[in-house]
Amino acid sequence: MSAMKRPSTLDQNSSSEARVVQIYPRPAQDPATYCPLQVTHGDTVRAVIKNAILMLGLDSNQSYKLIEVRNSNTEERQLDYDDFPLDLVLLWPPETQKWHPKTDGYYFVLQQVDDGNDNSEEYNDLCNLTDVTEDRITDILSQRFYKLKIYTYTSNILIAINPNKFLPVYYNPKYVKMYENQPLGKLSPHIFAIAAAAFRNMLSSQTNQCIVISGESGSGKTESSSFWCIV
Ligand SMILES: Nc1ncnc2c1ncn2[C@@H]1O[C@H](COP(=O)(O)OP(=O)(O)OP(=O)(O)O)[C@@H](O)[C@H]1O
Repeated sequence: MSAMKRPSTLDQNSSSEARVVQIYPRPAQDPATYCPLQVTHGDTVRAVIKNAILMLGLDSNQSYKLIEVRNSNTEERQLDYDDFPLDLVLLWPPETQKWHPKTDGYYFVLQQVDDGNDNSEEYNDLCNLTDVTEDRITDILSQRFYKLKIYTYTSNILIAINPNKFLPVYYNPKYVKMYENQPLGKLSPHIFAIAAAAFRNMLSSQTNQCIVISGESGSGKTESSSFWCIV
């Protein structure tokens, strides 16, 4: 979806309508990193991206896209390069138009676009990593997370990252069917695959099965257990 294009008859440089927008880079070492940028009516997404790259000191050889976030992550949409960010800001609630840190739920994300070296598919099992370092593991997990791939294997262990929003496609009943009778690791990592494997082992070995689920408070243990009930 693209924002409404501004008719050329309007005053495109009206500084009275300027707003300061907060732009958060993604991925970022520190989630609190952002740059404030003044945008006027004439500023396109392309121009805003260019300025944000400069201000944030990012690699200008990479490609980026601008994403509008509304309501604290529940609504994200990628903007076209010819869109006018100010038009969107003026549609936000008045109290969020002037100064809108991430905590207020209305902001922009500068998302780095894959440069063709994306390893997120190859590394759906971290056992495939040749250089196992903490940095490499978090890098792969964050690459996958930003593509909404919240599940990753480490052999028969499933790492799940809490998306903090419902991802309907993941828990569609069709997925349950798809993972039935499939060996663990054949399809993309998924919580249903773990349940299906445990079920199969129970039938073949005629013994009780146990799935250990661990993580810090709020990481999604209860939610994950409820998804198993679907299976
Ligand atoms: N897979 C998921 N999809 C969507 N939302 C999720 C998912 N996992 C967790 N959440 C969100 O995170 C919140 C916290 O998750 P959950 O209650 O499962 O954590 P927990 O690990 O059981 O925490 P605690 O140990 O404190 O009981 C949930 O209420 C839900 O909003």
